[in-house]
Amino acid sequence: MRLSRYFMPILRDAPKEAEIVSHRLMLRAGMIRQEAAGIYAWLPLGLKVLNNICHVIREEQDRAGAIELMMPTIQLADLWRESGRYDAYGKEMLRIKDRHDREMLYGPTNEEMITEIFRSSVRSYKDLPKNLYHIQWKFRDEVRPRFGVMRSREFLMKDAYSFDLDKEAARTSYNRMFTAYLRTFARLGLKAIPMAADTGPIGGDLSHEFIILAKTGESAVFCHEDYLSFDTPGLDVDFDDAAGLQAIVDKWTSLYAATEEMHDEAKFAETPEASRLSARGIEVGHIFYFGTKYSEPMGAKVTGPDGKDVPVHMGSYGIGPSRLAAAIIEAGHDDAGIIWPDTVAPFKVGLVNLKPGDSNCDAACEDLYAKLKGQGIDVLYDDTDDRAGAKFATMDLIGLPWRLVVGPKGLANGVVELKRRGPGAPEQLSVDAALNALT
Ligand SMILES: Nc1ncnc2c1ncn2[C@@H]1O[C@H](COS(=O)(=O)NC(=O)[C@@H](N)CS)[C@@H](O)[C@H]1O
Repeated sequence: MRLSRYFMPILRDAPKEAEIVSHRLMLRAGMIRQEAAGIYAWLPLGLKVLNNICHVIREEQDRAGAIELMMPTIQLADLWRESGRYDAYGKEMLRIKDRHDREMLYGPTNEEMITEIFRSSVRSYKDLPKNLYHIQWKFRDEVRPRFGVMRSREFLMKDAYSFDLDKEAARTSYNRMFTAYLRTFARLGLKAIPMAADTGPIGGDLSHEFIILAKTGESAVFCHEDYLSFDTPGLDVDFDDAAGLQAIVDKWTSLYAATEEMHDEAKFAETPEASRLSARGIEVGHIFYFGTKYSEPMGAKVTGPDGKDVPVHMGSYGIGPSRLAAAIIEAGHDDAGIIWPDTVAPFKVGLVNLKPGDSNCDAACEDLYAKLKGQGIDVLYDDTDDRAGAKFATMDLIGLPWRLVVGPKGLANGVVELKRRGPGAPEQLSVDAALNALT
């Protein structure tokens, strides 16, 4: 993409209302723009990051056997009356009426709707287990949206829902998602720790939040620091091996870890003092087992092997892709700006022409741009006539993994400059060596 043709409204200074670093940097990098309290437009650079995050989430959900569909954002109030949550949900629910005065709502979550979809067609235990998911916008009328997209009112969520014949089978579905979450957050360059959590309005009696440690995290968390050095499950994990999955979950819940709601000082004291970690955390995922809480009142049942009808056992599994865009910045930035993991970066290379209009520089940049694109590498080519300092500052701010600089002096010596984002000095390389380093 040529920067002269792109749309990336960089801000020199962050608006004063931006309290945390990810909010400041996302505004300054032209990733998002607030349209109303807690409601954001995702500008091109931000949308590329969001799509990259969703790509990783999708791959790991599919690997774990979940099947993607897409449910609407607008739901009928009557559906929520079936589960009894319509009134219970409270002020966070955005309630609306259509032209026929029908009571509707902007979905804050989809347990009722997915249960309705399931019950409309699944009748036999032979069709189980099932895990259906979508990645869809949600609305929760947070009383105090803040920290940019970290706690917004309209936000993107991956929400998956599992259906099983009984609690034991549902536990395996839960463990599949638990394992998929460990892999997902590791691929996003994050150290996420599963913590026993409160189940809140979703319900149930088994729940874990996946927390990443960050100075600006909203919640206080307490855990054994060994979690930070645990290896996450590899590509060889067998999602059909119930015992193996349980062993992974047992390992990842073997040491103390709790959010402030669940924290037990006495229990924490059993952890050797040198290993006790108290920190701030950001909840990037939350999974629940809630049995027949929705299937019972909504009549989602299957005929079991004994010929008797039983309500299915369910769980739901959420990840916040839009929150993750901010959380990844909280976990990876420096004074110059964002440092994206390669899996999430909006472009892999920032190509900087120090002297647009100079025939050698233009020719070298066009050649590099064409060759990198030809190798499927996403390049942002700064072909503008901004000053060199401003160009470098922009590339650091938006956090691309590589910066490739072409200038007249370097070319005269047969070299271009290649730098990895983060600490470390730039290298002077031949064009071919630079291409090899990037492909
Ligand atoms: N206001 C918000 N802004 C941004 N992300 C949010 C917000 N509220 C929740 N999330 C994200 O959405 C994830 C799931 O939300 S949740 O309430 O915990 N879980 C559910 O809604 C269940 N239905 C899971 S399918 C959270 O872990 C968080 O990452």
